[in-house]
Amino acid sequence: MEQQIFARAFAPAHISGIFIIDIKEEPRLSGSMGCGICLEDGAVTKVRTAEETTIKINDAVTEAPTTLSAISLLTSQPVLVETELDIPIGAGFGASGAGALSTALALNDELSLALTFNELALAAHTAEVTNRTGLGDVAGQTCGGVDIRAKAGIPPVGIIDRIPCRNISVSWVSFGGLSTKSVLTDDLKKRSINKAGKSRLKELIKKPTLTNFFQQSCAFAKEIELMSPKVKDAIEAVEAMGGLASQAMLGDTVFAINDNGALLEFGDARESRISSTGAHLL
Ligand SMILES: Nc1ncnc2c1ncn2[C@@H]1O[C@H](COP(=O)(O)OP(=O)(O)O)[C@@H](O)[C@H]1O
Ligand SMILES: CC(C)(COP(=O)(O)O)[C@@H](O)C(=O)O
Repeated sequence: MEQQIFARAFAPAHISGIFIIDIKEEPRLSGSMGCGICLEDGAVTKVRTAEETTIKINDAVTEAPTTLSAISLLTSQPVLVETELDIPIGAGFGASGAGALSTALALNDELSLALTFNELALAAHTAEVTNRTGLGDVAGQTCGGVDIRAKAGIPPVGIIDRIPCRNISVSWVSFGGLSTKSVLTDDLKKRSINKAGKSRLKELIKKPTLTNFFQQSCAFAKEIELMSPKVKDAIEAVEAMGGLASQAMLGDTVFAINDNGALLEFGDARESRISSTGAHLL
């Protein structure tokens, strides 16, 4: 067998359907409650020791402040980090969380840090919360599947459950990004997100099925009024074809199941299966 020369790790993309912002002074105690779907598409990261710390995303040297913060929390040794992303950045797929979490796992392996999975996830989560690039993505990405985050944070602080489901295909079209930072720092938006999020999450927990996940997520997306006309039209088109759809939080992106080709007329429609595993070493 050929010897692997780099430590490599995978973290799934995470699309949030509903979220409730819970920011406290300590990043460890902060995050979001809500629900989301992990995809087999996501981030694959290679880490190796180097003369100086460099992060490359899809072959381009990138600042990647979230990944950089996660590295600083774990080591002072310089490393070369190479992340391949097959999802867009800033469009509601938790790319920053996937990048940071896959880096933390690969770094632990490459440098023999001997940290546990939750300790590594906490470093990625802390980096996300501190940089305001996400709140609940890393928690969701630790477990895979369709997550329900009943308490914010990484276990044992956070509480995560899952809606059991098969690894069916999720289709999506992205029209662009939505800045997570600007939404998380807008107090008026925050109040409306949390009001809608609490009641929709409660309804989902009463009936935790994939169908209800989409129904409650779509009602949440309409209530918080961050939906562009294109996303609204695309959701209606999917529903007219018998499928289920909602807006990926936080992006100008629609995601769907059983869209029966409805998304094709809205642009570059792509597909990925639901990931039945969370982040792991490769
Ligand atoms: N490893 C990374 N991969 C992708 N984006 C990253 C990474 N580290 C930091 N970022 C930054 O995070 C921001 C995207 O975060 P956000 O708006 O929450 O979108 P996403 O849904 O993709 O996480 C971008 O400004 C990007 O530069
Ligand atoms: C919705 C969001 C706050 C941001 O998600 P993204 O834009 O994908 O980073 C997410 O982290 C969550 O807590 O559910």
